[in-house]
Amino acid sequence: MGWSPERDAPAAAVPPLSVERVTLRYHTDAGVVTAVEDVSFTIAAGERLALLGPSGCGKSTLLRAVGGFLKPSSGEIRLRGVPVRTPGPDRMVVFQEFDQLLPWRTVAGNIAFALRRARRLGRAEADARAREWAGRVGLGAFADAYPHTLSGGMKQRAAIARAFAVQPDILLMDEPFAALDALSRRRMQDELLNLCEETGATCLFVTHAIDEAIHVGTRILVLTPHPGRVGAEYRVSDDARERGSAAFGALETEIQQRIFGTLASRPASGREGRAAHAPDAQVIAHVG
Ligand SMILES: Nc1ncnc2c1ncn2[C@@H]1O[C@H](COP(=O)(O)OP(=O)(O)OP(=O)(O)O)[C@@H](O)[C@H]1O
Repeated sequence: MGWSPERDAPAAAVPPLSVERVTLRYHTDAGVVTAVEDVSFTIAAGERLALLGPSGCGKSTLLRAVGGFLKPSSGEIRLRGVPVRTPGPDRMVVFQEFDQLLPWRTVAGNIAFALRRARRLGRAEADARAREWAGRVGLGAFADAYPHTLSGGMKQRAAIARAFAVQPDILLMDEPFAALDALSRRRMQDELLNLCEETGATCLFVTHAIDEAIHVGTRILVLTPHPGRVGAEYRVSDDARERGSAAFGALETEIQQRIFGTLASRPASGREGRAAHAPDAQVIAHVG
């Protein structure tokens, strides 16, 4: 038998996620809507790819397709080399909406339920791990609370704990903090970053906020306006991840310019007048 690159490649060389020339269309009564066109990217183990772009460019559609909720019109999405056909516990999704927990189960009950189904754990072990994860996201005292008694931020914490607890191949996050107030949002971004760094999780993170993409992502893929195509890709250095740093501001400006085509004035940040092109933005590709 001859050597086959796919069969004989070491497992580590197969990326957790590859999106290959994917086009996604909706068929509606009014006609066909092309949401995403000919998009390709891969995510390596431990990477956090932020999908960034204006409203309607197809970020959520792409995330839903990776989740297995939507079939590509053309192209292929592979998880560890295997084509995605259906949703599965190897991809845990955190949505923007606050109603994603099972309302009839407590915080620990929600996490334990996912663990029992996805990891086939017994009741006692699932419950112990669920309580541990509730504690890790600051909900230790609320492990026995029902979702309707929690704030929006607490519900998102519980959903994040549930997703991490299952240890999926990839975490899919669709603007999980978009409905939070600015302070909670910032705190949750920091907490998510810490969890990702502690666990080495691989993430695909959808956002329309440039600062969030830079703070949370290790790479950023900027999609063009409708239909979404890859417009540019950036690698985020550790320096740039630090809010308020020169590298952060430079990358933010670079991406703003890329998206809006002009420098936005930022009187509140005190960063106006910064160089138009960021020397340390580590641009991987400018397309189009
Ligand atoms: N169920 C659907 N049926 C028909 N068209 C849809 C459907 N969902 C999304 N679309 C269309 O697909 C395109 C991409 O939508 P999508 O929600 O993926 O964009 P997005 O970048 O996530 O936007 P936002 O940042 O506002 O959430 C839009 O033109 C939208 O109108």
